[in-house]
Amino acid sequence: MRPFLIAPSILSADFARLGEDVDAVLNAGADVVHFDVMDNHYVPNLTIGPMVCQALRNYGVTADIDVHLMVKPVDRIIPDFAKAGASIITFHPEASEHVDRTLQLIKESGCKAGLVLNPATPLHYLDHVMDKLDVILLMSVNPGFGGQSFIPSTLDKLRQVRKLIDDSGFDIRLQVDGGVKVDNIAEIAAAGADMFVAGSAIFNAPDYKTVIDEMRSELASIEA
Ligand SMILES: O=C(CO)[C@@H](O)[C@H](O)COP(=O)(O)O
Ligand SMILES: [Fe+2]
Repeated sequence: MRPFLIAPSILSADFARLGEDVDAVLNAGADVVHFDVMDNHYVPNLTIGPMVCQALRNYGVTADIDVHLMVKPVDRIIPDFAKAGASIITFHPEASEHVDRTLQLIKESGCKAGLVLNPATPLHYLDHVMDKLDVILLMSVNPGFGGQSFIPSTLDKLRQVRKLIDDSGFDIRLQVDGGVKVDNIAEIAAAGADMFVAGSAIFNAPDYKTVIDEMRSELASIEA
């Protein structure tokens, strides 16, 4: 398996000083910036859009920005995020009329593409698009808010998707998002995840580096 990636969700960052907070979490050892986009339509919350992504790039953020779109419709915002510096764009298949077309649109925009499956979304959405995916994101909470508890049935789903990926032979990251903490990250990794989104666990901690180091030492027991 490839090296584990830790992707702090900036949903739990301090929006009043976002650039500094993103710098701080990257300097503390995070790999990727997870950028949650909510539209108060597909999910009951409203967050940030392409202008904020561009602002982070202008501020000097060079790490990959992983844009998790919780919006409906999906397609019209994709070119804007690509222009604003997104590296990865993931979306929920229920929010797209034409999943294959949306994946193509993301790739044509120059970004990596991924599908996000909610806790109750079946795996069959992956059936005919594995060759177009760079990332599969399994939600381990219902989307819309940070700070929720990890839904345990995600572990079994992760094991199933890990097998699908390994059997496919494609180079696809398996990301998990929601309720990821120091005390469950090893179990989540053992179930097959290799990219971990964590918002409240990192940004609500007094010291980001301590939490990220603790997560990495938990993950080291799985990598070994
Ligand atoms: O996409 C989402 C929520 O919809 C996430 O990215 C959350 O922001 C994760 O937050 P924590 O559960 O880690 O606090
Ligand atoms: Fe997210």
